[in-house]
Amino acid sequence: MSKVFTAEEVAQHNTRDDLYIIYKGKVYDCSEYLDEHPGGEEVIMDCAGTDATEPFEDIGHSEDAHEILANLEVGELKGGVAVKPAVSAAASSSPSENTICQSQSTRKGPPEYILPFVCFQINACPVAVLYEVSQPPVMAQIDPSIDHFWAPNSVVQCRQCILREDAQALFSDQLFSEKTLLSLHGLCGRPLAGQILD
Ligand code: HEM
Repeated sequence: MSKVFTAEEVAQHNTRDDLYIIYKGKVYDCSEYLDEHPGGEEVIMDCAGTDATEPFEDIGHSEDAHEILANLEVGELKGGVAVKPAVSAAASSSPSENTICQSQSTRKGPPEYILPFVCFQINACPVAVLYEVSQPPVMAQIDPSIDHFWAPNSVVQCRQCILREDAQALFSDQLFSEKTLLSLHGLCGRPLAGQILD
């Protein structure tokens, strides 16, 4: 079974000789690869101990690059993300550091918008993942002061954060092709700024 790391553990591997990165919920030891990287070591150093999913994807790395990466795998990230309870009412009554807080949206409205959601916090970044049956998911940054959310979309997640593994399955490439402002609201009525991310 592959080794499971917390984000905090990964973050400790942040030196040139001991350098881990996270890519899509898995953990990779890049220390030996730095010298060989065609893009130079600096760019990987910049991601040391962190989630490099976005920078890695942004480059449009080749199949070969993905294969090299696969060979560097040392384990996976606990829960797919670093989890802490978010600043939600549901979360505040509960859990310990590493608990994902699951809750049922209390919003009254069309049934298709009443969704189970998961809130958690990654690198001090509150995240809500909302599931909806038929709509494509989106990613959005959320206002940490809002307790509950509803959205006309399936997934709301901060762009800095990697996806929960179960949320990942809901995503497809086209969703990231343009930046579009979303209009989301907290249950309290406050607006929730969000963007579809590319
Ligand atoms: C261990 C992780 C990584 C591996 C195995 C890897 C592998 C590669 C490979 C094989 C190439 C040659 C082009 C290609 O085949 O796509 C490449 C190019 C490149 N990589 Fe990475 N890469 C890694 C991480 C990163 C990260 C985190 C960045 C951050 C920005 C990055 C930035 C670049 C850039 C800018 C180039 C282009 C170099 C050029 O065309 O001059 N790489 N990488």
